[in-house]
Amino acid sequence: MSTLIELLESQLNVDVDSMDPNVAKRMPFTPHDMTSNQTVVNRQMQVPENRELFLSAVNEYGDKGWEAVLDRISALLCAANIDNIQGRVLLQTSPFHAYDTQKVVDHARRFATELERVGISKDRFCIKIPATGPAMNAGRILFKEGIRTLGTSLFSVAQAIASSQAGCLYISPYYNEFLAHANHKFWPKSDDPAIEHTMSHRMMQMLETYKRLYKKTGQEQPMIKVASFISVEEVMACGEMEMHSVTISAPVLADLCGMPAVPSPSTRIPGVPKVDMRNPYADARPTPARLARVSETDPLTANWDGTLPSTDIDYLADNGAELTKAIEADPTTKQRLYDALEAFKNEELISKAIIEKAIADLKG
Ligand SMILES: O=C(CO)[C@@H](O)[C@H](O)[C@H](O)[C@H](O)COP(=O)(O)O
Repeated sequence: MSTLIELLESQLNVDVDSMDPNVAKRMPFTPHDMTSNQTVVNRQMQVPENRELFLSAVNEYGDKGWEAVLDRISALLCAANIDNIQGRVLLQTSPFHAYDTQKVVDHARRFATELERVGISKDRFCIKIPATGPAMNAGRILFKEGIRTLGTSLFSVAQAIASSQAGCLYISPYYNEFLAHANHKFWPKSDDPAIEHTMSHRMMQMLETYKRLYKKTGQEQPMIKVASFISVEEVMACGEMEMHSVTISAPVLADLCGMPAVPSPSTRIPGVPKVDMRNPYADARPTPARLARVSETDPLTANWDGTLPSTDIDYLADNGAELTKAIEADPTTKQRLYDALEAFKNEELISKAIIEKAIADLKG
């Protein structure tokens, strides 16, 4: 074992948060999943190497409108990388549909059709849906159709419980809020994020809640795929926290691939070998002693009284009314979810403008 990325892969599943095939190919092992979002698709469809792919989608689907073209491009970008990963490709439904169950279902079905058209079957893809009340209801419908989902833009235990009730395969808590990437004033930078990062507390609460739910019901729970990293220390902390997977952007991956796996204060080595991902909750271990108290506090809730959301609440009933209520009552989640959706909307609008121009050029 020579680098931090290899050490990490022994503790959890490493994924790429990039559609660039070179990112996956540069890794010293085959990454598990490939995640994406509106930013990632927008960036990747514009690189010169994908000009032909882009124009072929415009030619073929231009008459159906920009959304159909974007879905087609997204599927083609997945097809271009499927052989470089061992798990699933993930596409995210439009942020504009976040509060409309039927629109999320329809978009996920369109993605499924496009992915199957390029030869990617249901066991090789997963659809990202935002963890809102209406979108989680879509998750439940899609689950019955064999389309697996990931609850994303997720910042709270209530959203995590709702994702379990929806039958999500994964959830993606964002370690850092969206704004922190561009403005480090929003980044709780730390050399020991597992203990000190403000989001670690909620992530440990999510994992412990799922472990309890598994014990109580015997039903598999969503696996936790942590996203939105800024530092190497945050990624390595997930190994110690026994998260199931991490999806890492190209720059942070490059750092991890270049760092030797030697103990240092900011990378708490060794962690523990990964659980059996075929049955992760049956194989779950107790919380490591050093982190035993992390879930007992929540710095993101002012004057938290120590009570976790009840797993007996039906968060999906009545169009997700209880989840909507829980998000409203939690200013951190409300703000971060809003910021993430707005950022993704912005990116989608950029893609829309580019595609519409290409359609007009073609007709012109
Ligand atoms: O949620 C997942 C994976 O499930 C991620 O793709 C997640 O969207 C991203 O890590 C964050 O949104 C940060 O994205 P970016 O600004 O680095 O493109």
